[in-house]
Amino acid sequence: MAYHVGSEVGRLRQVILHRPGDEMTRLTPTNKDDLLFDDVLWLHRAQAEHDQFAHTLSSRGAEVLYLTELLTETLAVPEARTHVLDAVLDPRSFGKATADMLHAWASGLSDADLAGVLVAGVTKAELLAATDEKPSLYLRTLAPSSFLLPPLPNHLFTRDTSCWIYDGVAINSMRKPARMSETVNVGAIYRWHPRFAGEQFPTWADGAAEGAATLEGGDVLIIGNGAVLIGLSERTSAVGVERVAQRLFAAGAATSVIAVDMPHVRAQMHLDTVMTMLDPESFVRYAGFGPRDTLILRPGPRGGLKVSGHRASEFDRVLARALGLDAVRVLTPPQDALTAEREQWNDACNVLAVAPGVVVAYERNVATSEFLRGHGIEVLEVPGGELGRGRGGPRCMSCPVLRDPL
Ligand SMILES: NC(=[NH2+])NCCC[C@H](N)C(=O)O
Repeated sequence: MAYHVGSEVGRLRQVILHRPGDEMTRLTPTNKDDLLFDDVLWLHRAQAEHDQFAHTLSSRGAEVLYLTELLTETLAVPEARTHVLDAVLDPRSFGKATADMLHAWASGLSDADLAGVLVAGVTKAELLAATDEKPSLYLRTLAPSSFLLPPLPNHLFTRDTSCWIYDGVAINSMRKPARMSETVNVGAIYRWHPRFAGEQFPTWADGAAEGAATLEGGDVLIIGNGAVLIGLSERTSAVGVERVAQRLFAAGAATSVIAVDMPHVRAQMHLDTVMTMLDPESFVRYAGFGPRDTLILRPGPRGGLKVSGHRASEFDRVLARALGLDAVRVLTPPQDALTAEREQWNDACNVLAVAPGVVVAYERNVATSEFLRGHGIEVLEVPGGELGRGRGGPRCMSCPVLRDPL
């Protein structure tokens, strides 16, 4: 089966999700900010909410693939296991003595247990309880609850670490240290999991930390017609956009990349926190985001890039032209500024289309959903009281790998 995501709205057929697990029980008031969460969450309820989200997608015809299962099956491949352990147990982080000890312990774990550790992390106390070896000098200096491997609670947001763009995947270089190790897990899945290893597909980014070149999937909208819209945000850099554009153009996979200037603020960390697509010509957009300046990249001479700048006032025309339409429909709920800001914070604009005109949204964003329904959009509601504490909605929590063509 070939993987392909040619739009934001074609019927969703296959999607990678991550059901929250033990990594969430690592969040504390002290570490939550570094881990990019705004609160600690109640795991049991978060799982129930997530199960409802997954059920909503599968009831509409999407096959749900779980990251933990994919990772477990990937670790059964000896080469993958070695690669992942070498990447995360780098002696430069702990010194050789501790790295050797971690290595000896991790190598004895089952695939499922190792997958669990790679996502939930491990503390000094847990390591010492599981081995007879004497602690290294480094270990002796740490508090029992110090993380040797950090937890990765943001795996919940499978959208960001990798994203399919037309017939290839970008395995992303993440901007924030708290998310960088996610790329090791996800990169291994695409390289070694039997589901992907047998397939030929290009990679638009291959996960290596590449200095200034960062890209996160929440910034990438596959708007269709050979165009890709990418937020120049707190997370995605101009160099990251150039790199992905270069590769897309070289492969003939896209004909234009539109970079959108974004404010660098947490509430709008990715483009999909302020606008997402509803059908082939409609977007929902946050009132406080408004039209923005854009820079359009097109293939240039000798494999280079041509860049043209467009003022904010042309934003909607730029989108329409890229899509080959006379106009796009932008739905911005008429709300007072306070309601708009509160709903945006809780991901009102972060909807996930399961088919053209059918989107999944958090139930709490009553005003936005009412407004979308009034414009003929079918809104499938899911609870998000706990899930939303990580600042991500249905689109952030999904990595589509296959959508039907429009
Ligand atoms: N596509 C998105 N908007 N993802 C939201 C990611 C939220 C996550 N806590 C982070 O800060 O990275």
